[in-house]
Amino acid sequence: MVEKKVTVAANHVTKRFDLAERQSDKVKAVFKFWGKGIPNFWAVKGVSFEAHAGETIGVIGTNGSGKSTLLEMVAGLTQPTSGQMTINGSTSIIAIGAGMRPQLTGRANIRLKALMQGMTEKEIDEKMDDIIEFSELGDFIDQPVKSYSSGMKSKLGFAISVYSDADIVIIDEALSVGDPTFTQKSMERTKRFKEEGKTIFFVSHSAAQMRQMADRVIWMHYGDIRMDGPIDEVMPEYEHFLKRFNRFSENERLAYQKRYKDAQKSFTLEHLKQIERNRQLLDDPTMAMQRQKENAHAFIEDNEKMGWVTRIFLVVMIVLTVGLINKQLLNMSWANVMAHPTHLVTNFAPSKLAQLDRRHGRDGSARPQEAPVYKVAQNTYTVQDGETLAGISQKTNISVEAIMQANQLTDQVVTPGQVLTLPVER
Ligand SMILES: Nc1ncnc2c1ncn2[C@@H]1O[C@H](COP(=O)(O)OP(=O)(O)OP(=O)(O)O)[C@@H](O)[C@H]1O
Repeated sequence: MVEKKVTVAANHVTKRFDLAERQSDKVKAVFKFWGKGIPNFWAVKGVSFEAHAGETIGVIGTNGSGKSTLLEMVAGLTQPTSGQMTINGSTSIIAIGAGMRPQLTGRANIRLKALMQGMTEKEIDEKMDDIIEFSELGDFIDQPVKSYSSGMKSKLGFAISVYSDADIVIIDEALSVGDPTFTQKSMERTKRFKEEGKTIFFVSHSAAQMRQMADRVIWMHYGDIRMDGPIDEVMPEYEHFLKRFNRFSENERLAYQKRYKDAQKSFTLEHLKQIERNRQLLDDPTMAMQRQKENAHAFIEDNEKMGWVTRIFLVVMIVLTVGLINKQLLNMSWANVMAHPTHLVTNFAPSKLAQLDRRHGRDGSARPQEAPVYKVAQNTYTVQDGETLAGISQKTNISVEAIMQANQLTDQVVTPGQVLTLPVER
């Protein structure tokens, strides 16, 4: 198989923004001893990938995950803070209003942007009518761009890019604002770019558009590449994540975002070196995709509520444990447990323990006896074959008088199967 030409190579690319609100903060930061320095925010935290001619790469991720920042570096609009972004070819970025001069007319913007993308005046004159026709802006083409809706700006940007013949085309959410007919026309045109061997980066929050356009997907997550692979592998993982993420309560979502944003603030290039050292140690190309999937799951599981299966399992374990402890405390035989399983719960032993605890000091010594007062509790006891009231009294540590009082017995005769109410000392 012929290897396709590498058009974009990102090697540990980072982008840091400083969050200084005032100019004076920046001046202070020059003299570090004066303040804490400028707070940093790492919108991109050391990403690496290669893009090839003829590839359409979808870039997905929640708001603020770093898609636009990354693609602005691909387009050459901004430079990485560290790492290398190698671009082999001319680029054209279509984002809503990107690179437009609002006070100039649509026509003047076409000329300006086309010149910036390397077209000659003659080429621009030849293509001007086609660009205007593609943009569907009609007479509005001679109005200032500041009067355009976002859909109109997107149409203009798309039309310029269609005719700019760049090798690398970046479409950053530009198709999310146009009307459906224009969007479909633009998507058809973009597919033709692909056949012409261009590299296309495509950002969209629409899964349907992504499936129609992209064959490979990069999932950005708070400045990192969470997954990079065939659309059939990455999209289901991303959608699975979104489903869980959207089920978070408002507080859970805020806490989740804060955790990742804090990591973006405290990130350093030393972290990146350490991560890279670890990655090299673990590197095994055949396992790479599997590991990405595991990471994606681990991070989701880590942040979601406990699963239902786990919850049910825990509840069953707790009930069993309490039941078994209770069985021991109540001296119930297994036959008795099988015959009256509910007694494990209804004859709840802690009340009995409390009773024992009150009768004896903490060291086990007998307390001076006070006149006992009994209250009737819900605890019951089923008389077994051959048992006497005295035996039951001994077994339950409740006096014969108290049991008789609670059950309004006139004598001490009990019969097997008789259910006795067990009083608890107050
Ligand atoms: N100039 C800047 N100064 C400070 N922070 C910035 C700057 N530009 C972007 N950011 C921050 O970098 C992060 C990434 O922003 P970016 O626009 O790349 O995200 P995105 O994935 O494209 O989001 P969206 O889907 O909302 O367009 C965000 O948290 C954003 O607030």
